[in-house]
Amino acid sequence: MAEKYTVAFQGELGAFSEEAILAYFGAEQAEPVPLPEFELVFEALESGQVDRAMIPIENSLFGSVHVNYDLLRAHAVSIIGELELRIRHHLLGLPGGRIEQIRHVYSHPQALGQCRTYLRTHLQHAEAIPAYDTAGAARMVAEMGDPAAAAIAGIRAAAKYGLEVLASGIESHPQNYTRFLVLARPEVTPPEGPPGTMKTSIVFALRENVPGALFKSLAVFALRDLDLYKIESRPLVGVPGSYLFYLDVAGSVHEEAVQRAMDHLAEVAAFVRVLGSYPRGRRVD
Ligand SMILES: O=C(O)C(=O)C[C@]1(C(=O)O)C=C[C@@H](O)C=C1
Repeated sequence: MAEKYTVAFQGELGAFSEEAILAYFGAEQAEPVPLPEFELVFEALESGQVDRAMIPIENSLFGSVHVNYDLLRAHAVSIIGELELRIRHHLLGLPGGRIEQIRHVYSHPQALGQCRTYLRTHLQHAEAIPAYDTAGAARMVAEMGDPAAAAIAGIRAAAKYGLEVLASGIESHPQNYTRFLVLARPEVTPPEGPPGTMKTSIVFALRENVPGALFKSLAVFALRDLDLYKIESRPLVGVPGSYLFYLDVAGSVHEEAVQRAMDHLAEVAAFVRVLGSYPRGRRVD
């Protein structure tokens, strides 16, 4: 049998991030390694303790996981793949419990955010309490043994911790997908797909006091007909009012148009780093 990759993720077994690992690598090829914090996930990868990491980066209802943008910039890792996973949330309680009894709902802040319409309309009488991951919230509810406590988590967590589904599909819109990034150490060569199937993620900062600097930075891509998929800005720590811009652009750094755009960007920006060039991810329903 081929050797398995050890793949770190933030959370506990039964979390959506574990599901993303199994969907991307296949159960035979990956050994998920749960860790309590994102920082520890990046450190485990950098130090060689694990082979790969899987991190959520954005959700189609609740938006970006900002902390992971900051950690991508702070650590020597690169993006080698991505995956969009359909997220279905369920309200989980003790077997035999009823929704009217629930007074406390525990879950990951992203999951609480993705279900806020349901919480507002069906659980006005309950308090939403952030937990560090969905599966951990389910385990806690099972351990507490309190019929007034519920968790929001996936179906795998329900099965794992013996909880009952009190309401299913409670996300605010059924088109609920979380995009995950697959990370490796920088020396790992990502798979290279045919032209038209690749994507490159970069981070850059603008030169100060240059009028039109952001426009000029983005023009390097438009001039070469390169599509931009996403732009995200984060504070540049230590320089209030300045930003780091994270960009996802069509194409691979091995394609000439992208190479030329990157050279051009290096001329107009204060700093540029390629975070990874990788095949565009598939959607898993
Ligand atoms: O708590 C989990 O199950 C996770 O894997 C984390 C996480 C996230 O951070 O976005 C992953 C997918 C869902 O969007 C909800 C939570």
